[in-house]
This record gives sequence, C-alpha cells and structure tokens, in this order.
Amino acid sequence: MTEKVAVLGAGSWGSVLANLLVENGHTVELWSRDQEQVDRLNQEHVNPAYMKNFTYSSKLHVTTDMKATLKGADVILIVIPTKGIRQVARKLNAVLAELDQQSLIVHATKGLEQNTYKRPSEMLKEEIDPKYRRDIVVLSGPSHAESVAIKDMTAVTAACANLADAEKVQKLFSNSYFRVYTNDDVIGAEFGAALKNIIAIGAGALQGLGYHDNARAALITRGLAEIRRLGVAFGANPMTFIGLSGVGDLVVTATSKNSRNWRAGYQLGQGQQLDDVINNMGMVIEGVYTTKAAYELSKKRQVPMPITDALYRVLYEGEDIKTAISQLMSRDLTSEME
Ligand SMILES: NC(=O)C1=CN([C@@H]2O[C@H](COP(=O)(O)OP(=O)(O)OC[C@H]3O[C@@H](n4cnc5c(N)ncnc54)[C@H](OP(=O)(O)O)[C@@H]3O)[C@@H](O)[C@H]2O)C=CC1
Ligand SMILES: O=C(CO)COP(=O)(O)O
Repeated sequence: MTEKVAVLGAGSWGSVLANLLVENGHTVELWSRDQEQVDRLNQEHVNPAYMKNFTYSSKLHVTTDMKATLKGADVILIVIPTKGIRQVARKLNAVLAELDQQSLIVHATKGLEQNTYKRPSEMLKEEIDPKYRRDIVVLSGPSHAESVAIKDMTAVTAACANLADAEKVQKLFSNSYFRVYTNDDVIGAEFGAALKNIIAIGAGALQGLGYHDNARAALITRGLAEIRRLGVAFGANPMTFIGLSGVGDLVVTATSKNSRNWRAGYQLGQGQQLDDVINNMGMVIEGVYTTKAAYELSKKRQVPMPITDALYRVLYEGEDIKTAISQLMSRDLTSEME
C-alpha cells in the first residue's frame, strides 16, 4: 500500500532512507533546515555535503517547510543526530498540534542524550503529545548509508513494543535489497545502536595504531560484553545483542571505512587531534558524545565498562591511546562470563 511518509533530517542516512522509500513507491517529503541543500536536492538531485557521487530519485521532494512535510503523513521518520532530536521533536509536536494530526513515529537515531542519558525514543515520548503520535518504532541495524545507496544487501530491525506498528514499518521499508525484521525490545535496540559507536571508534584507533585482526576481534567481542551488560541493567533482552541491532551493527561499524565513527578512531590512532577530527568529518560522529554519556551512566549504575572508560579518558582527559590500551590489558584477570 502506498503511504505518505515525512522524513525529518536530510543528512546521509535520512536522505538515503527517503530515497529508498520513494523507490518503494511511497510519496515522500524530506525536510531539511538548509534552503541551499533543498534547492540542490530538488533541482539537481544531489546532496554533496552528505552523499558524494549519489543521484537521488527525481520523485523525491524536499522542503524547509515542516508543515507541508507533515501534512497528511501516515508515518514520520526522524533521522536527526541525538544532539538535535529533542529540539526537532518540539517543533514537530507544535506542527502536529496545528494540523491536529496523529502519525506513527519512526526514528533511526543512534545515541544517548548528554546529561540525562535518555534514549531517542524516550526523548520523543517526552516531547510529542500522545494525542499526535501512535507508538514509536526504532529502525536500527547494520546499514551504512553508502551501502544502501548502492543497493548492497542489507538487513535491519524495526523495534516496537506494539508488533503491528513494527510490522507496518517492516512492510514500508522492505524491498529486494533491504530486508526488515521485527523485534519488541526497544531498550535493547536503542542501547545496541548507541553503544556500538564507542567500540567502532576504538576499532578505528587500533587500526590507526597498526594493530591487527586479533586485536579487532578482541575489542568487538569484549565491547559487545559491556554493551550487553549496560543494556541488560536497563531492562533490555540479552538476546537482542546477538541480533541485527547488537552484534550486526557492531560488526559493520567496527570493521568499515564507511563508518564515521571508525574513521574518527582511525584518525585519532594516527595521531590527529579530536577537535580536528570532528571539524573535518562534516558529519555527525555520535560515538564521541555517546562515550561521555555511557561513561557517566555506567558509573551511576555501577556497571563495569572498561573499554568505554578507556575511550573516555582518551577523548575527554587527554590520555594517550597506547597508555589506555596498556591499562586495559593489565587489569586483573577475570572470567569471560562476568
Ligand atoms: N549515516 C549512516 O549511515 C547512518 C546513520 N545513522 C544515525 O542517523 C542519525 C543521523 O545520522 P546521519 O544522517 O549520518 O548524520 P549527518 O551528519 O549525515 O546529517 C545530519 C542531518 O541532520 C540535520 N540536523 C542536525 N541537527 C539538526 C537540528 N537541530 N535541526 C534540524 N536538522 C538538524 C543536519 O542538518 P544541517 O546540514 O543543516 O546541519 C543534517 O541534515 C545519527 O544518529 C546516526 O548515528 C544510523 C544508521 C546509518
Ligand atoms: O550506524 C551506522 C551503520 O549501521 C553508521 O555508523 P557511522 O555513524 O559510524 O557511520
């Protein structure tokens, strides 16, 4: 069935997902706050700041007018970095109130809010009046925008406590190269999505320093152990972490040059300064901020996260990466199952 879908956020992931939905036959309105970007997308079908060498469908319509974007939309997809999602949700709520419209909300954001440690769906629930929304569905999993753009075979998950809403999103997005599963564990899906970016920075740093396959595998495996530990402390289903939004996303992000987080880590491992890495990326590196949020949250909850601790000291206290690695390797020996 053809739906009208509003997509908020025209960065690399929002724009590619909007394009996929157009290819799936839906009517899509993409919202951006940047008029110049809107003009280039509508007229030349390009988005060079975020997706180099990619041409979008001429059927994709882009605007800075949020009211026009949302009007009549059955589904609203939010793909805004964690830092901006609350602000956009407030605006979204005001426009939905003006339109007196209720829609299904989907988000694809991967992070935790600074200071509150809230997950994206928690922020959305706080900012959008239940009168104007149905449930909130999390779209997550191993899916670099660059790979989806070239139609690489991709599998992700739609997580929602309400299975019917998860299935609606599953049908909306699925096609011959993009296969969507469902999951009812929103907490696990969001923790997996947010925390894997920390490990991806670490994996990039190891590569930048010249470490090899064993080091990468050790980091991914022990990274997953601490991701699961924190998620389970907040009520996540441990099985979610061996699924697409857990190990799946961790593997793709911690092994690929397409990952912004991996690339940031690689540059740090090569000796670049964090401020330069952030300024030169031109796209969000969620893991830098999630490291701080997860570090503070793990201390508050007394959940051991040694890799996150080590990266926190590197990113926020100026510790040398090699010192952090040597500290990690010289901790008291322990059981794998702790
Ligand atoms: N890129 C990917 O492959 C994937 C990304 N994700 C997740 O999706 C989210 C978005 O990532 P991604 O698309 O890569 O990010 P990008 O950095 O590529 O783009 C971010 C977009 O959000 C817009 N934006 C940021 N803040 C605001 C705000 N306050 N109000 C309005 N618009 C805003 C930016 O607009 P402007 O240009 O005006 O700053 C830009 O269009 C992240 O949480 C990321 O982890 C998930 C899966 C895959
Ligand atoms: O989440 C992603 C892939 O699933 C994208 O990761 P990066 O933000 O590191 O590029």
